Amino acid sequence: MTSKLLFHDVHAILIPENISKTRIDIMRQRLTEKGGTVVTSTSTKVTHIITAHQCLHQVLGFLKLDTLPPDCKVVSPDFIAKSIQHGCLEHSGCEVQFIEPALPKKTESVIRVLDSDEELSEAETEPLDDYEQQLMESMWSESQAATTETDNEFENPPSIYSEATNAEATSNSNQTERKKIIIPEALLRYMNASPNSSENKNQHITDEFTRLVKRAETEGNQWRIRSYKKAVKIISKLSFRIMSKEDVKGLKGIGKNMTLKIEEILRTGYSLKAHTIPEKFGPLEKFKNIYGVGEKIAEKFYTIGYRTLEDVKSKATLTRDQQLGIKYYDDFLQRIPRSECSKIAEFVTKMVHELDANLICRMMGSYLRGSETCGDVDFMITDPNGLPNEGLLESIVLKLKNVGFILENLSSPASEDGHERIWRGICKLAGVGIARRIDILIVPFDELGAATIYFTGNTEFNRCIRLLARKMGYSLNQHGLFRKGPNGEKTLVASKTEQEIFDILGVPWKPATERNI
Ligand SMILES: Nc1ccn([C@H]2C[C@H](O)[C@@H](COP(=O)(O)OP(=O)(O)OP(=O)(O)O)O2)c(=O)n1
Ligand SMILES: [Mn+2]
Repeated sequence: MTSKLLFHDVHAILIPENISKTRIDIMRQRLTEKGGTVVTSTSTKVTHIITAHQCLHQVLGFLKLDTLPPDCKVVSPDFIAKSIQHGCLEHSGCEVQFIEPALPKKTESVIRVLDSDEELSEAETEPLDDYEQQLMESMWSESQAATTETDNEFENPPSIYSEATNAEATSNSNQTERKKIIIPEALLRYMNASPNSSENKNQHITDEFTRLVKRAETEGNQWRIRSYKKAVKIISKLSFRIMSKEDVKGLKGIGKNMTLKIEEILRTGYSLKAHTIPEKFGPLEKFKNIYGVGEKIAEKFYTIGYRTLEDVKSKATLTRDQQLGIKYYDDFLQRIPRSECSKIAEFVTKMVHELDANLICRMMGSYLRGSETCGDVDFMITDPNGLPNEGLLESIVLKLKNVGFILENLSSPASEDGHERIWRGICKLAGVGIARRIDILIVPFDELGAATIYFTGNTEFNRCIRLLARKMGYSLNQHGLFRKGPNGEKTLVASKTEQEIFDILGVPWKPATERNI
């Protein structure tokens, strides 16, 4: 009697998308030589589906099914190697945790581009600029290419992209303009987040790419920054460990240059470029850590010839904010422990309630999102009885100054209608030796929902949701969600609650702690 081969009971469908042909060939060979059967149709018995996808839609789309075959396990390409290694069918750690459930209900003809990490220009009411347009088009063509470039025995596997396009082409055949609503990839992750889907099997590569992002940031090269960031996202989500450049062949978002870098990292363990940081990196970082000094001014200081903080302090003409930035330089470098933020919140709330007990006070920003440490304090106040009275912010600041909590004013942005709504400054809690940055925001009760979305963040979440709004013909800011008319006029659609804004955009509401995307 001969014993059964390892894969004797395995009837597997190999989904070749996002897996190199070489790897597929090897997998097929290993599977069959150890008794397994590769099946190409779901009409016969299927025990395993082997796929690099982490999205149920894509798997079902490929199989042309509505639901998975019964008693069938969906596993990552690692399954074969790990089973061979362990001498038994190794399901644990290989079963795919899907990261994508249903399409948002309220949006019509939505086409999802999974690798869109497009960033929104700050002027969200502007039409797409050339760069954004180009990016959109390249993403569109990449996703199209990715669906047609399948060098395998399966004929024309459908995907969510081609399906959506076809559906529109047939239902709307005399309309040449396709309606494309692209949900930014990071927002998709928020919409579909599954808690255990985030193990990065290629940390050694993404670490180097993250260094390359930093390096590109010092060069100010937006294209590179975005390409490397995109590569980090794609690679960190792969369900297999990259062993050779063949493994990333045909992977959308990983072009020739990225492949070369991956190859170098695989060969040498690191990317030389990532470790040759330009000389100006150090001084620029130092300058940008001064409150009130951004990328441009830091660059200007460097060009003038400044190299140290001392140079800036003694030679540069500084604004008042920058002078305070120098004065509190070391303090501002230190993040605020959550426990201190809680004490600040309690203290400021008490002071505000001494002025008007009806006011609603809330900590926003990273604190609300649950961070253990925060860069600053974002404190929001709203009056449930309507518009806050004009002098409110001033009285609050004055009171906080008089008790010695507020140390300095910084310049604050003027609000469009002349009512000051954001106050920026520096504070220090009694008993704590470190000065902290604080923003106090007064928000009209009618705008509470929009303001809450904005000041909750994170910044990436805001970028994505504003971009989505824009693609759907709206514009979203801290005052509300507006419908854009043909002549650029804006009509308020929703602002009172987060829920109504999320509903219109077809994005599920989730608590702040899930918005760290
Ligand atoms: N360019 C910006 C700056 C801020 N915000 C929003 C999202 C942020 O979450 C919130 C608060 O801004 P902070 O700069 O205080 O950022 P966080 O509170 O998120 O992080 P930190 O801990 O660094 O303060 O305002 C934004 O949408 N776009
Ligand atoms: Mn903050």
